[in-house]
Amino acid sequence: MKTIRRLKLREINRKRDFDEMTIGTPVTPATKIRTTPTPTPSSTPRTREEKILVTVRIRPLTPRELANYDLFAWDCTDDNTLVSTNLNHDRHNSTYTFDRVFHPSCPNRSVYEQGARDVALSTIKGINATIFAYGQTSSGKTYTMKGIAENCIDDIYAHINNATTSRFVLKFSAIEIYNETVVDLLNRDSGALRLLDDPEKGTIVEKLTEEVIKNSQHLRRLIATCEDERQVGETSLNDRSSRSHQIIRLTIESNLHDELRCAKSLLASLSLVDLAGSERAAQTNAAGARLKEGSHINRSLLTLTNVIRKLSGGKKTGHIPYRDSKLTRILQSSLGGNARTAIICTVSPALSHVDQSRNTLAFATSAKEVTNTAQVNMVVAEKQLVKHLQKEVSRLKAELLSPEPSSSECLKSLLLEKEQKIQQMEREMDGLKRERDLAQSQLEVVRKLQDYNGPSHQVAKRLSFASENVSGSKKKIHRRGRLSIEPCILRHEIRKIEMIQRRLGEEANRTIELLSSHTLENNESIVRLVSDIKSMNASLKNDISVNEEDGGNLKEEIGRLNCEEIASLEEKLEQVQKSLDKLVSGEEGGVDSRSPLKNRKRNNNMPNFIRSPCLPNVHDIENRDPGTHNSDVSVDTFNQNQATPYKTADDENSPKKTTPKSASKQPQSSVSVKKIQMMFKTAAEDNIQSIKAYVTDLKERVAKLQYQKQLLVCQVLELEEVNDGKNDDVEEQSPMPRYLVFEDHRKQIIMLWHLCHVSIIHRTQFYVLFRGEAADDIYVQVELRRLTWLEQKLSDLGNASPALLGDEPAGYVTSSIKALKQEREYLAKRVSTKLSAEERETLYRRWDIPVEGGKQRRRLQLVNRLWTDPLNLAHVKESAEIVAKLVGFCEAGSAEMFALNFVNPSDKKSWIGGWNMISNLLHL
Ligand SMILES: Nc1ncnc2c1ncn2[C@@H]1O[C@H](COP(=O)(O)OP(=O)(O)OP(=O)(O)O)[C@@H](O)[C@H]1O
Repeated sequence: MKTIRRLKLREINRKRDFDEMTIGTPVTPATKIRTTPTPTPSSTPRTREEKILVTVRIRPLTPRELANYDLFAWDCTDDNTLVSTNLNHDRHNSTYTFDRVFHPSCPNRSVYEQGARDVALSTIKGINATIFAYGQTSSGKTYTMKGIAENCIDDIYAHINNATTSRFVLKFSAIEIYNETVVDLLNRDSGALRLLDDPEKGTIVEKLTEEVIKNSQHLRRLIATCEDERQVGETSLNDRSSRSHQIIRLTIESNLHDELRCAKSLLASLSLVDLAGSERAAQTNAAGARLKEGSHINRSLLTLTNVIRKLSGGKKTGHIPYRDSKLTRILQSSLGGNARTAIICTVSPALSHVDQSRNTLAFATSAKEVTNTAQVNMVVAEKQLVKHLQKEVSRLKAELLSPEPSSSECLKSLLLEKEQKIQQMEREMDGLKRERDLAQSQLEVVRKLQDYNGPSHQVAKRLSFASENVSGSKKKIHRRGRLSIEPCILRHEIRKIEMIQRRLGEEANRTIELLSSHTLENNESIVRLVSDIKSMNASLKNDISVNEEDGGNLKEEIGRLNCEEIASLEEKLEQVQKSLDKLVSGEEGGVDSRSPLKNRKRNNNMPNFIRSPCLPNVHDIENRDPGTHNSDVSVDTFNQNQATPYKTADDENSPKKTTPKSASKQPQSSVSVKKIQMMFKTAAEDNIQSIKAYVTDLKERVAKLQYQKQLLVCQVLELEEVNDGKNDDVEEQSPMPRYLVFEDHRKQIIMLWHLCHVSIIHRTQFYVLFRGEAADDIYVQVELRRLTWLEQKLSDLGNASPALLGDEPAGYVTSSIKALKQEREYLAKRVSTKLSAEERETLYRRWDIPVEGGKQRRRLQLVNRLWTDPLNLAHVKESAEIVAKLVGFCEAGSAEMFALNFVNPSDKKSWIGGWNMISNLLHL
């Protein structure tokens, strides 16, 4: 029982070992395929030792043996044990154990399954396999091997048909060793084949035919052919006795594709060996050829036995007589080498053959001690390998010379990604910087407010800026935490503006009266006017004291500012200004009928008398570069400048007053008269200029006041909204980065400018000046609120859009559009002087201004297109650049020119005329 258990364990272990065996260094079988064994780079070759599987099959008694009343000499006591039933042979070992013992009734299928299948199917896994039958003549070797081959074919093809990942190639070859001659059974005409020793492949048969098998039927036919071709002879023991050793070799190549896309194969061969049977001449009665055959058979079998015996003794390094026979040479790898081997020893049950059977069992006993070292044979086809290596070399060479496009693309995309990350971080940093600046500017503004209101004003000032939120596809703008100032500050502002308005109104009215009362027909009257204006200003109270007492609510307070008189004053001053212009330029009949100077007597000599070639017109003053424009031509300036009564003779030395060459040719008396005339003319000019500058300044102060009033209204309205809780929801909006807020507000402002027909000079100035700095926020806020309010007001009137204008549009829009038209005409005139011919042509081309129509028309066309597309930011930018160039703006202007209401309006800040046009729209 112990023996049986040991055999079973051995069988289990053998199976497990080969299931685990996957990789190894192959020894290529002897085939004509040129392959190169390649050790796999990723793993070490693994070799497992395994004993040869040895089974014994007892055939039934043949009819001949039965006829001779032969007896059974053996009994299969179990699957592994064979016991001799002949008690007369006690001196011999009567019990034999093998891996398996098949009793006489055991069919071929069982013999295959238990004695050969596992080994045979190793071939599919790349392991060489050999199955052979050994036994005396007529013991059933051929019968058994036929059964093995049949079943192998079925199993191998069943496996191939089920395989999905590999492609199999089967090749077939067959030899017989007859009288120590190797013959090709597929091509017997090739004669005796030589055996060659290949250092890698071992012993190979030269010029052996190898046929690729198409299918199982093909294989069966080939086997059948070989059977037919094999040397068979009749002996006394076997009618069809095999007189040769037959070796059928099935080479199975399974192609795989590894990760290098280099074709690799598992290559192994299955050798099915049907040996000729040992025989005793006495028994076979062989003579002649049969005797000779028997002699060769016995000799080769003897060598096989010797090899097995030696191998079974554990010797592998000593001399193993493989070369003593062709059979052992060819089977060398199967005997103690790189193969799995199964030997089925066939035994006749007849008592008459018991000695032969004992020899067979002795052989089997030795064989089961032989250890093989099977490996998985993985080969890479030489051509494919060379091709693959050549490709690799070329690729590496190319990579060395220049990076592959794919690598460069990869590098580029990485760089781009990094660049984008850097840009994003920069944007975030920018945002943070802006937030910081914003906080600083808020602090600064609050500080200014505190300074302005004085320490006694215990008021909390809160200043925050607009933000917006994008909700869904529709952009909804929320202004949150706008410039909210405490009511007491607003009240203070309103009352101060009220005082300034009163004082300014008085000054303007009295100035207009004075201008109306003076004829200005000579220099004397002009000087008198100047003097009167000066006295009038001196008599006016400059001290603006604000009543800080609590009054009514803010709406009532602001209502007091709604004074029609101040609005009409601005218009009156405009007329005065124009009249003065015409007086200076000497235009005939240019006095407006509504002008306060309409009662002035016309003096025909006046134009020639006071004409000045360098007199600036109103636009020159209004649109002068804010950095260089001296806008402080105010009451104070006027007061400081003495009116020029008469020029003295010393003035003749002034380099500015050069005498024309033609004058020297005049008689002396004439010269003196002309000189005196010139003196008067110059004096009159200066005085008129002073008056004009004063009126201009008055007008601007009125406009500024109007603007400040409007801002106050906005703030009061906003404060009311906050108090009413209308903005509560807005406060909950999450803040956006400030620079984004700025961009969005600027877009809104640009659109509102367009809708409200705001001066394009103002637009330009604002656009150029405020570029999103932290300090700009407050100005942007104010501008946005002012324009929003204005647009709302115009919308309410139904006149916000020119498309809605009827024949008699409301005055607001009409005057705005008219002012805008005048502004464009003014700018068109400057195109030829402020832009070079080249610049003009470039612009005409870019702005699609047709050549037809003449220069003047082209200039107007160009200007008419400026600031017309508020949604196109590139257009806006370019428009601003062109207008800035035309009017001579520079970025050095001060934001204070857009003075806010918490700056004392009486301060003499820079002020540009662009606001005048806006102020025309702000009639409260
Ligand atoms: N297990 C078996 N069951 C039935 N019949 C068998 C069995 N084994 C062998 N035979 C029969 O025994 C006879 C001899 O068998 P076989 O020719 O296979 O012997 P052999 O060992 O090949 O002989 P040789 O060495 O002379 O070629 C055949 O008629 C065969 O049909």
